[in-house]
Amino acid sequence: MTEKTSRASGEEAARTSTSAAASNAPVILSNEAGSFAWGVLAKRHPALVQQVRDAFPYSRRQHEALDALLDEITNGVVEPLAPAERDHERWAVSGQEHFGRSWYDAPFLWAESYFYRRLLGAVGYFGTGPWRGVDPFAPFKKAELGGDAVEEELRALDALANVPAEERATALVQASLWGNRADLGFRVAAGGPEVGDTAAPALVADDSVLLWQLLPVGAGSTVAVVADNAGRELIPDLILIDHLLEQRHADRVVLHVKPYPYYVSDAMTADVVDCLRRLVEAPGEAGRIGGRLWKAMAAGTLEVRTHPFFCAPQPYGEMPEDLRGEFESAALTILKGDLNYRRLVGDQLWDATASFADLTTYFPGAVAALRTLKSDVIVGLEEGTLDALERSGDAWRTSGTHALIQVRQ
Ligand SMILES: O=P(O)(O)OC[C@@]1(O)O[C@H](CO)[C@@H](O)[C@@H]1O
Repeated sequence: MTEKTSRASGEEAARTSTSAAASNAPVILSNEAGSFAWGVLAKRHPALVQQVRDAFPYSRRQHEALDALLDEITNGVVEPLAPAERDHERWAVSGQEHFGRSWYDAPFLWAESYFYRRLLGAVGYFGTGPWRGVDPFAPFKKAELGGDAVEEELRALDALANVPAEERATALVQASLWGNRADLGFRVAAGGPEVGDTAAPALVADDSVLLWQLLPVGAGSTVAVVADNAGRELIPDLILIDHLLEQRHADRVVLHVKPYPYYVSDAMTADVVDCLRRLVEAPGEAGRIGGRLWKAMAAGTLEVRTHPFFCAPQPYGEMPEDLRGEFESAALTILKGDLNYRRLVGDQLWDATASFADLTTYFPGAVAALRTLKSDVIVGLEEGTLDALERSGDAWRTSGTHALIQVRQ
């Protein structure tokens, strides 16, 4: 990675992304019965409509809108947003090839993203009425944050308080990484594994040494963290952020969150607040960490930001200039989770040994992906690792039992 390419201009980036799109790695669709993507549309989305419906005392109008959405995603074709919707134009452009056709024939990334937009529309999230801004996934997030697992994880921090910084750093990266497995969307469909009910977890790629090399103590860096899920993932992310600030691996951390509810458990500002409150109210080390983070928010050394592109159906290769600028000014951007990974390398069926560095050349500045494997997309594996995974006979790409830390400087 040369200095020139890591600082690629918008135009260069667009070219790189176009050439990636023009590669012969097929874009993932959902039209192959039995495939992972097909299962998400055929099973996970209808189950989610039902779960949301059951979680709120919705009005007749909302139930009718959910009925219509369910019918459309199971028997119908993709319908556009109503012209009065404020983001009608944006979706009209990205969806023009998909409207009037089967949901299953659209790119998986686009279809999922649009499904969440439509689900929010059905419950009046963007409307002018009383349900405006009511997060349909909030009950699920709240239950998780108040559960025993979080309690135990916070208590376990006391044991880490006095271990040497390097050991603590490794443990905190692992916690943030595996926190990604606790993804509520992932558990919607029957058959998704519960955290902790599978064989020993395994890292299929581990560039953590490089990650720490990019964050030397006292360099005065800004680190960008693009969050994924709230609750059991965001709590360890926040604890890692506290470590970066406390140990002076970063002078400032910008935490990027979603502008609206997405993929069930994705974090928004309200979820950051809930997690910080959960930490502050905890006893022991967790409470101390929460207190420091609360102050860091006030001091501006921790800043929460959002951008519409975080809920967009395109890969990061198509990110707008203002977001490029954000990432460009960071010493390192840490992208959490599976969806961010799909958007980073492209939601395509790549050769699993294709170079992670090559596919992320367009990204402005150094980038790290911390992700448990929950979809078909994977790159950057060593031949030997790939062989062993294939021989295992496990659904290693999609079951969340494996994880990776991949870094491009
Ligand atoms: O980004 P996350 O939270 O790690 O994962 C999102 C996810 O569960 O949603 C998709 C299915 O709906 C999958 O591609 C992916 O595994």
